[in-house]
Amino acid sequence: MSCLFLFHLHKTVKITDLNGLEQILSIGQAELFTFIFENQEIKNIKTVMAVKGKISVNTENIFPIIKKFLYSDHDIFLRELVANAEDASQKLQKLASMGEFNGELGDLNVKISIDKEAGTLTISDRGLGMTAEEVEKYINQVAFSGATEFVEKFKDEDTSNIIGKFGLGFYSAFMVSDKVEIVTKSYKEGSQAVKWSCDGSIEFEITDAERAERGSDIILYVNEDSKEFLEDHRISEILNKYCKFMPIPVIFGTETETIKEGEGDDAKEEKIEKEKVINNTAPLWTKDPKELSDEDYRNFYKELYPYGEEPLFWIHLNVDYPFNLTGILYFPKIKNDITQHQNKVQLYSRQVFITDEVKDILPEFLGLMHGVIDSPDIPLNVSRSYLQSDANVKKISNYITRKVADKLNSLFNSDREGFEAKWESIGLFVKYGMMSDEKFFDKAKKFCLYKNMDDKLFTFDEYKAKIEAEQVDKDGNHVFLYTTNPGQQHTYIESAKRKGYDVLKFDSMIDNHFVSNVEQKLEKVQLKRVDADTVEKLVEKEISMESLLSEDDQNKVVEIFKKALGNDNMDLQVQALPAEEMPVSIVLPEFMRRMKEMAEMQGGGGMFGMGDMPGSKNIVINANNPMVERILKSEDETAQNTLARHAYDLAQLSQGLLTGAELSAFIARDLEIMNK
Ligand SMILES: Nc1ncnc2c1ncn2[C@@H]1O[C@H](COP(=O)(O)OP(=O)(O)OP(=O)(O)O)[C@@H](O)[C@H]1O
Repeated sequence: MSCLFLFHLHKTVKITDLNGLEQILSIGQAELFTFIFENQEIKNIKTVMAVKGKISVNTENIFPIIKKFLYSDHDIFLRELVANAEDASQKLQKLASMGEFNGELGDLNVKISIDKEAGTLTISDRGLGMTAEEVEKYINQVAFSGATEFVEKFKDEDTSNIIGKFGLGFYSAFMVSDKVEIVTKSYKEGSQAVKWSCDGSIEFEITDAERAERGSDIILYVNEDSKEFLEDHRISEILNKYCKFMPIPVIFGTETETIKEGEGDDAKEEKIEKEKVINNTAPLWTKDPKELSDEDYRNFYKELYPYGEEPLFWIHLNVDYPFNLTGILYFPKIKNDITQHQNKVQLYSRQVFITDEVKDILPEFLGLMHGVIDSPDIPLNVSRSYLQSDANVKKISNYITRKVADKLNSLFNSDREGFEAKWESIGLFVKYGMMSDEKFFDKAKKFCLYKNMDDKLFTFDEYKAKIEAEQVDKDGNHVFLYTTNPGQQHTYIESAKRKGYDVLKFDSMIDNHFVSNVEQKLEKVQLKRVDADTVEKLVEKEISMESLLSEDDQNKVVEIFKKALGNDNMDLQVQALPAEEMPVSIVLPEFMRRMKEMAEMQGGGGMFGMGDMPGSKNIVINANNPMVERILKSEDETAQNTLARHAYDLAQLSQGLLTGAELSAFIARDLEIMNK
């Protein structure tokens, strides 16, 4: 202000002080002043053909820093410039709708053109345009200070994290250009077209220019390192990534259209070249769900993922309070390899693509969904850690989680059969969600399904009721028995079934984690793999089975087995089990097995080779099996040893533990027994 005051006194303005000049021009007092530029007096600023100046006197040169971004997401410069052109077009539309612009709107569009010879890439629009004063204000001041702020804030950060998320604005053009020109003419009546030009130093030039129609051309003189941006395919690729759903048509290149004329023999086909619009200006998420059919949603999915399989279902999101968000989330057919499904949700801000890395915005399990989220309320200009704790982002993420749970719940309630048919894909997602989000857990508990060996699906409550009669232990716990591998655990499953127990299938890759997670959250429910104990102990009851062997005989049996197996330190137990159960079984106690699996998952076998730890594998001899009695009573020591060894190997076999030399010996022994 003091500076301007000085100018007023002397009635002289030096054209290095653009703020002062701007204020004088805006109050329409230019005639009262003498303007000095490079020590020469300029009579009337309004008739000056060329104004030269400095973008800002006090700012260090930001251009080298902008250029440094070249090595990260440099293609965003085009998004920024096309988005500006779209903005300028939409603003004019708005003015027209408010009656503040009465001229001919015509077809608003944004055109991208390449001139290889001149080495230029041009973005043209038919929007608002700018007067000289506006160029001065918006380009030299607003945009420049925005860019300076951006550079200041992020110059020491890893730019690959941020630049794709939000733009540096107009000045990102300098990432790929030696020189940038703006030729623009305002929509305001009687406006003079102007040309702004800047060669990447902090000096710019504004001159009068020729331009018949309102709007702006942004002309980039593409630099030596960025020649790729003069290639059609590269520009197509970038437009397709960032501008595919922008609201005003974006034209790039041409396409051939075949026009049919006449009927029958007179039919003629004519091929014409026409401008190619690369975007869908009214993507599905911007429309009213009431007006859309399933077919529309499926087609849009194809537009997003041309090679994807049909989605299972979708959710149309639409909120305007307390934050603004629209979008469509699709539920894909999820295969076991969930990594294939990550990073498929695209984030837009007012139809401008921002990123497909949404992991800071959506809870991880929702990242398995596909589709689009569009929200201007997601703050894009902040660092990742801040984003996660941002209140709006939290609200958005809670809202989406709730919507997804509600949708699943309504599908479950309205079409249980259809829901069950999709369960294989949905299940993985639901379990993932239940494990990672408490609120989702509470909702999903009602529709999470458990599949048993007969391939029937039950909710948690239904299943509890189903097993009520047989599978409640002496402490009142409902014991859910499960198998992780029906083929391998077949013997154990059969034992459980003989006992009248039901067995669940937990054979997807997520089930391992799900089992312990769900158990912690459910009261009075225990989950046990079928081979976690002998069938008599899987569900512990008050009354246990009676043993046919006296205590003395039991000790003798143990000694016989130790000898036959050549291992004195073996931990052998004798238990009374039904006669038809195996003579020997190997069980893997639930807790120890889970520990081992966890250790393996975290890499290697953990601190102690858990496989060999005492208690990780129990060998149980069935006191009531006739073969055990035969072994005990056998008078021929060799035959006794052979039988005991064989009974043990059968146990190993049913647990999938019989391999190598032991397996060969078992086969040889078996043949010998059969040949006797
Ligand atoms: N094609 C254009 N037509 C009319 N005005 C434009 C055009 N391009 C830029 N401008 C003006 O220049 C200003 C600065 O542009 P810039 O891209 O740097 O920032 P922004 O678009 O306001 O914000 P940001 O890009 O950071 O979201 C715009 O706000 C607009 O007023």
